[in-house]
Amino acid sequence: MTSAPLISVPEALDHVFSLCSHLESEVIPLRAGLNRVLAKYAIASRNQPPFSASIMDGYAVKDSESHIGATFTVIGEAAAGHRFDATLNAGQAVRIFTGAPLPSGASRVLMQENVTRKGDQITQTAVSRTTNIREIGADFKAGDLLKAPRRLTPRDLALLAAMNIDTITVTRKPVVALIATGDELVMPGETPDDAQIIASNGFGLAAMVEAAGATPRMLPIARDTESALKHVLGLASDADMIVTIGGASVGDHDIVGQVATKMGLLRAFYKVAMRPGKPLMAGRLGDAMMLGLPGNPVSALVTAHLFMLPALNKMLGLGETPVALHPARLTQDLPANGPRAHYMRAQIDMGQVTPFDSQDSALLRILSDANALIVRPPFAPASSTGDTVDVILL
Ligand SMILES: Nc1nc2c(c(=O)[nH]1)N[C@H]1C(S)=C(S)[C@@H](COP(=O)(O)OP(=O)(O)OC[C@H]3O[C@@H](n4cnc5c(N)ncnc54)[C@H](O)[C@@H]3O)O[C@H]1N2
Ligand code: MOO
Repeated sequence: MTSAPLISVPEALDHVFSLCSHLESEVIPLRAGLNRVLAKYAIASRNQPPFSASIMDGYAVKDSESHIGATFTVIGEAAAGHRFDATLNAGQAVRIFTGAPLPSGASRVLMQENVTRKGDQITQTAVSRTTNIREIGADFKAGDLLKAPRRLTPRDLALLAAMNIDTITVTRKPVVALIATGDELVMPGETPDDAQIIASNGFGLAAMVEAAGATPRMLPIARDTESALKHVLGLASDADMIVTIGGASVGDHDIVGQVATKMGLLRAFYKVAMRPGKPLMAGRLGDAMMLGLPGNPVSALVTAHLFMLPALNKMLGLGETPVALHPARLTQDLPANGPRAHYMRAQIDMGQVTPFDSQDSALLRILSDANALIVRPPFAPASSTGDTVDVILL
């Protein structure tokens, strides 16, 4: 039997990028913006703060009159939300609170700890280094932008709210159909027979899709027959991406490739020089991009991390960016690598990375305990304790 040539991980990723494109945008309420990708810049319609404001509780005075021993007459009060409307004259002070607009004529705020007060008279006891005033527009000015594309964080949402923006334009969420395949699978909570296992991969993948800002659609498990698989693939017609799990290898029951091809799959590649994840497939099926992930749990989740997530990012408008690599120091020696890139499950702590002893691609417990993958390029020479290697953070 001839085996298909394996393509490299970067080549496979290039193919994946060419199979998908940036989706349309939609307008949503700001409140729904967490983790969405801004598609159009947002523009501030006001200055923040909108007036020069006190940054301390104390007394507003003229800066030129500030010195130890200076005395002032308190003529009124300014609090957050309540402006003191008159103008401050020589020798006068206005009681002021944090966030209140600075009265006109004032140019310094004395902290209340730096004065003594008797009736309406205050005497300054210390001079602070700064004027304790936040200038108008110090945070942002009318016309300032939050640029797109950008995945919105809780901090961004607070900034947009301060800009008085209540709706935002974001890329719509890609819809990802997830199809587990195999006669051996039952859903969590069901009662497996003595040859069955629980379909776990879809749960990890659905969570990854959601965390990426897309919408997972878990379709029914497809049994290992052409008609069952055709039926379930047919249910995915509205998806932007179809992700099958399992049935990707060379066994008699591995029918995903054949069935999808009969349904019109334009295959871009099959089999990648990587470990885990060799029997990975990608192409276009109808209007959707299709990724055929290997069934072994670690293989499915690692290939999704390396290929599905960057593809979703591209659909969301974030460009063609491979998963980020970070440097870390090995806590043990590693042997030379073979011809396939190896993504080793590992634990990283304070920049020190330790691979797990077992790298079996079926072991979910180890994947769950891992927080990093050590990336060993094809034919990497042996590495020693203390060497720097690339890692992917999980
Ligand atoms: N003769 C060869 N055999 C295999 C090769 C090969 O090159 N030649 N490759 C091996 C590699 S590497 C992998 S990875 C697996 C991938 O096989 P499939 O994609 O066809 O996956 P299945 O055979 O359907 O399943 C493999 C394994 O994973 C379990 N599985 C499947 N789906 C799920 C799911 N949704 N949740 C949990 N577990 C799942 C399945 O029961 C099997 O145990 O092929 C090797 N074989
Ligand atoms: O490539 Mo398979 O993913 O080793 O188990």
